[in-house]
Amino acid sequence: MNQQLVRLYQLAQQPSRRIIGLMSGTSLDGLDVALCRLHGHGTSTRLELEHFATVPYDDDVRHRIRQVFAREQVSLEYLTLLNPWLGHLHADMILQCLQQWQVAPREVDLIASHGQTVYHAPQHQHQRPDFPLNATLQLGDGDHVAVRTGIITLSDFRQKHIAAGGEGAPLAAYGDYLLLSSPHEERLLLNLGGIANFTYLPRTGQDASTAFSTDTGPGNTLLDATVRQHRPELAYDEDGRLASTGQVHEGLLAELLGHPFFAAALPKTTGPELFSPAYLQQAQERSNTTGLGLEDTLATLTEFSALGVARAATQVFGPRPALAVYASGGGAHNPALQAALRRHLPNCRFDTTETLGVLPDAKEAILFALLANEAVAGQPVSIGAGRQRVPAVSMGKISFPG
Ligand SMILES: Nc1ncnc2c1ncn2[C@@H]1O[C@H](COP(=O)(O)OP(=O)(O)OP(=O)(O)O)[C@@H](O)[C@H]1O
Ligand SMILES: CC(=O)N[C@H]1[C@@H]2OC[C@@H](O2)[C@@H](O)[C@@H]1O[C@H](C)C(=O)O
Repeated sequence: MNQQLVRLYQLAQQPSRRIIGLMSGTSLDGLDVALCRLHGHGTSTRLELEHFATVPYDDDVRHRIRQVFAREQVSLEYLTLLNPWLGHLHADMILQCLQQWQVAPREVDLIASHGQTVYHAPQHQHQRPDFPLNATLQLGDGDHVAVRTGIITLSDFRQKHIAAGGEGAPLAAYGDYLLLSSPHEERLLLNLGGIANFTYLPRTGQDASTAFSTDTGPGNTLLDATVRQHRPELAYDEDGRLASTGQVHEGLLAELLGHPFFAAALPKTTGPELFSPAYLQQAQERSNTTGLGLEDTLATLTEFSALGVARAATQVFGPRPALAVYASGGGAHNPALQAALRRHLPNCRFDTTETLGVLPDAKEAILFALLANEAVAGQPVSIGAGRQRVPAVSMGKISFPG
């Protein structure tokens, strides 16, 4: 019998596993690496975060990814070359972290590698009748990660979700439910990354099929793109300082909110393919605001992101929902965005996932460690079973190092 299968079989039976979760999101800021110890599986999972780091992408890496990122037309050769290259890069970043943490690769049981999303195309977005399917593409092939690190790697988590009727995202609900649902309160876990999304968690013990996650629209993606365009020396508007000195332009805001995405049923997904600088440009042309200053544009975009979240919450929970909201992702560090959210959801109580014992910047990487743990040791995660576009499946493809 293949000894790698024997190893995997043994891993599945261990009371706990040491799993590295990886996430590199739409902001292209770097690779999040979370070394986790997971005890048990399913609703009895207990997770300890042993180490966490974001290994920054340098300008060269960002430049290479941007050659294909969210673009309709790219060089097929470039895309083919980028796939193993990113696998190597991510593997080297993991090895660098392990060295810093003084952990030998053989002491790690599994890697859960999300890969780099380069294109996300749910059907409602691509609208091509010749391809009646949802689709998404993550690069950084798992075989390359496995061979270079010597660690069994699970990757490409999103394809199974699509195959089983989902949009390939958001996958957060599955891990959020296992880790963060509470017997005492209903929760909304709000992730403010490049794209914003939230997970609704009923109380533990209540019907898990009502849990789900949905994208709500842009989080930071348009803010970052606008800052880069006007002030190339800045990566983002630190602490929302520029946005907080600007005024919201109601005409531009109305144009930004006019897209049918905001009225579509939940759960739904999106990406920078739709919420791109071109989307902003068109909204500016329609509202005669192409000359609007940087600060006012950022104030309006901050309002836009917050209203996307508020509208989705209102769609599910009715007007003025009263929920316990726990934020994560880079936007949780942006006071201007937080203030706008509080204004639009005045009856909600806001906090970050740190209060629940989960480092906000590490949450998405942890999520993939949880998914890998379920794929190896658990059952298909029964979250959302019965709800449209939230299939109850296990996710992740297995790559052996040898
Ligand atoms: N102090 C801060 N002030 C304002 N914004 C911040 C701050 N820190 C981080 N951010 C924002 O958070 C972004 C990074 O967020 P994050 O790492 O959650 O994104 P991501 O994981 O790439 O996105 P996604 O979840 O869509 O995949 C930055 O690009 C910036 O816009
Ligand atoms: C296709 C893709 O990579 N989507 C990401 C992105 O970043 C945030 C939002 O858009 C979310 O849908 C998803 O990631 C998280 C981890 C998810 O699947 O839950």
